[in-house]
Amino acid sequence: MALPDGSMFSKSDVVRRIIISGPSGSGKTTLINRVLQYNEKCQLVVSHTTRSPRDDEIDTVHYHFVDQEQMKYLIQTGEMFEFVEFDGQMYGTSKSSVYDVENAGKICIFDVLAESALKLKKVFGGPSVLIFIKPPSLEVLKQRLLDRGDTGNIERRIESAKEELEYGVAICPYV
Ligand SMILES: Nc1ncnc2c1ncn2[C@@H]1O[C@H](COP(=O)(O)OP(=O)(O)OP(=O)(O)O)[C@@H](O)[C@H]1O
Repeated sequence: MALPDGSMFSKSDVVRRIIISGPSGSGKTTLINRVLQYNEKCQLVVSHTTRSPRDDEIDTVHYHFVDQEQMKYLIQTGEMFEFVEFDGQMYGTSKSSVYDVENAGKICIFDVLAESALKLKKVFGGPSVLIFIKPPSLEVLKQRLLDRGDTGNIERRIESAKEELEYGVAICPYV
């Protein structure tokens, strides 16, 4: 197909992946929920995690909740595109979670740490968009985690947030 400026545009130029990252409490899950609510072309790629489900979380909808053994097995059998350890738990993106979205003809939305965002972009190649959500400050971030009664270790999450900010600003330098 020809664009108005005469250049050619093919199906492979269409963005099929939007990779959203940011520290815990930055608001990325809220943002993603809004995107999913208003745009039926987008679908969340459901991650696997070894952490326990929270009260409002549903297995296979918010995460695939697995134990350490299952996670190790998926990693060893090459079923994961990427995985990381965060707050003492494992998180990862399985190939089948991505293919489920792609086979449904939807745009993949990823909710991952910045390190994983870059890994995914490299694994997939081709067009994808990286979005980094930068919180107003670490103090605000800490207050949000406290206000929502986060179950994880808050100090450890804030330490991770510092690294996450450095990483995120490096991969998305215009935030
Ligand atoms: N497959 C994955 N690969 C890398 N990071 C992931 C993956 N899945 C989830 N994460 C990230 O792990 C972090 C912890 O997620 P978790 O759901 O435990 O906490 P959260 O505080 O509710 O996260 P948030 O506030 O960002 O929604 C989040 O930053 C999330 O984006």
